[in-house]
Amino acid sequence: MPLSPASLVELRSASFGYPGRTVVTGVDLTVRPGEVVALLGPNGSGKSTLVRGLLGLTEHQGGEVLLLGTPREQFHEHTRIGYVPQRHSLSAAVRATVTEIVAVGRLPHRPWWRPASSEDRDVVRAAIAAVGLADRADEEVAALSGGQQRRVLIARALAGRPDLLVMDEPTAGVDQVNQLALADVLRRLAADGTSMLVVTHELDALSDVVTRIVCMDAGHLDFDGSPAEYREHLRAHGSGSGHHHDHDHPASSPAGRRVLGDGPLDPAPKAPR
Ligand SMILES: Nc1ncnc2c1ncn2[C@@H]1O[C@H](COP(=O)(O)OP(=O)(O)OP(=O)(O)O)[C@@H](O)[C@H]1O
Repeated sequence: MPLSPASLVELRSASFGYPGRTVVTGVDLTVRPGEVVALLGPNGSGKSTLVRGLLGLTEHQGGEVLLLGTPREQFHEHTRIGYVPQRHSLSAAVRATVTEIVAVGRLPHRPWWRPASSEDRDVVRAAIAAVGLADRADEEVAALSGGQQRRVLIARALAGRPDLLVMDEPTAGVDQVNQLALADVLRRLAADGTSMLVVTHELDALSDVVTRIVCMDAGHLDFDGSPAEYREHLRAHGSGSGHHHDHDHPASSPAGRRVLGDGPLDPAPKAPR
């Protein structure tokens, strides 16, 4: 078992984007073991570009990216960072059971010719249980709802036994019952000590899980602190200034417009900086 690194992700003045276009600039961010970091920000501010960038899925255009202490270009232990992409569900054409899909998460852990060991099977079973789908393990994924499929994808990432789970809006686009179920899953994972970086618009649902909040606006980070500091930050800026990072999805939060149960959070137009 590798030693636990001091940081899971370390970005120093990092920039990411697409060919001919820089979207995220000069980001400094460290995610440490045990942290559950929520990444907030308006639509198009660059959240997905950032998380995909640290995974090597968008262009790294400047600064440094360290994963578990290793520069990203030299980092090859890809299963140590699990990724659940945005708005991803499984195609209706996929004819596979929950267990079969989740077992895919174990594949990088063994040579292709070696059959699954009993340990592999135990890890898969535990991952399915962790997302609350133990009773659906033998069902075809096509029979599950979108929110349940999202949980299957989280389980697939967990089956890789990652040091860090990166999730891009895990609760978006699913109904409220499934949002609550997903929040429960994240709560359980956090209680088990799983480190997470979660892009979200539904901070309310995760308020008791998150240990740190990072806000992105127009491609740069403009807040990084504890939930208590975030509340203070919102108070200091006041809802009147529109310094509210979630205003693009006012209706998507099941608990209305509160954030962390305590903020003056009626969305208002964004103030010029
Ligand atoms: N493949 C791409 N090629 C070029 N530009 C892109 C590409 N994907 C995204 N962008 C642009 O990058 C900017 C940031 O998008 P990104 O998806 O990172 O924002 P976001 O904060 O995750 O938004 P959302 O909350 O809507 O998911 C947007 O202007 C978007 O148009």
